[in-house]
Amino acid sequence: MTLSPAFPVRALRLGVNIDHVATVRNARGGTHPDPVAAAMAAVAAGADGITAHLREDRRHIRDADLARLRAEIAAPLNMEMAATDEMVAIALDLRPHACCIVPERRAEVTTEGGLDVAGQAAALAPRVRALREAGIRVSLFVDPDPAQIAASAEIGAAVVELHTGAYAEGRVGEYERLRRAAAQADAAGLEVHAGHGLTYGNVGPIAALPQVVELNIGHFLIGQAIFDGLAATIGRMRACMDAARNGAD
Ligand SMILES: CC(=O)[C@@H](O)[C@H](O)COP(=O)(O)O
Ligand SMILES: NCC(=O)COP(=O)(O)O
Repeated sequence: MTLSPAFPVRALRLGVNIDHVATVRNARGGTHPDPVAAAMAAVAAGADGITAHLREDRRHIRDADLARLRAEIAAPLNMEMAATDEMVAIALDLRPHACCIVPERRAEVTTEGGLDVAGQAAALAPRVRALREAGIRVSLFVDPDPAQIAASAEIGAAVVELHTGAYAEGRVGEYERLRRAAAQADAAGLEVHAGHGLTYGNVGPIAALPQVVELNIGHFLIGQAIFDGLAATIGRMRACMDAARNGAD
């Protein structure tokens, strides 16, 4: 896919989500594999940042993991979290580089949809403000829906992360929605990120969207690392992203 020559080619960052290293660790209740060691290996392999989702039920990442990530990893930390008082307090204490606010449903297997920013603007706005005032970059994880993008800009988010889950599942028309949403968000002054369900096979068209400057990828990378190792897996994902970004895909 070739980028429009009128649009400047922006750098595309890879944030590696290490949640599912913690999922495997927690299966035995011990300390191996260590998500912080995985984060270190990911950065050494070329990750531009680390993403970790502190779910309310602590099913994978735990509070102590975040504290260690903050203390031991030099790369920017993107803390994914629900918009609750508990999570905002943790973030204000931890001071990660960024917080990505996501919807959470206790019974879900994974994040099913985007945040309803338009419907919950009154509750979200003060939390976004508190995080911003602490110097934390606030991102909202939203579906590629014009009303959600507009509301994200209105309540003062710096970033939207477009939920690519429906695209990854092959839903018809979803790529076009993402394409339009990225352009709308960029025009509204929001930085544009994307993620969820991305793999070697589907990352190209998302990496080619010129407004997107960061992809957050986790489940596929950690799963594929079982076969190829984390460094080779991250290296190949980077190559897929770069090829698409530079029009060689
Ligand atoms: C919001 C998001 O997409 C990530 O947090 C990712 O989903 C992490 O994995 P789980 O959804 O399985 O917790
Ligand atoms: N915000 C998306 C993310 O961090 C990773 O999602 P996935 O690649 O684990 O589906």
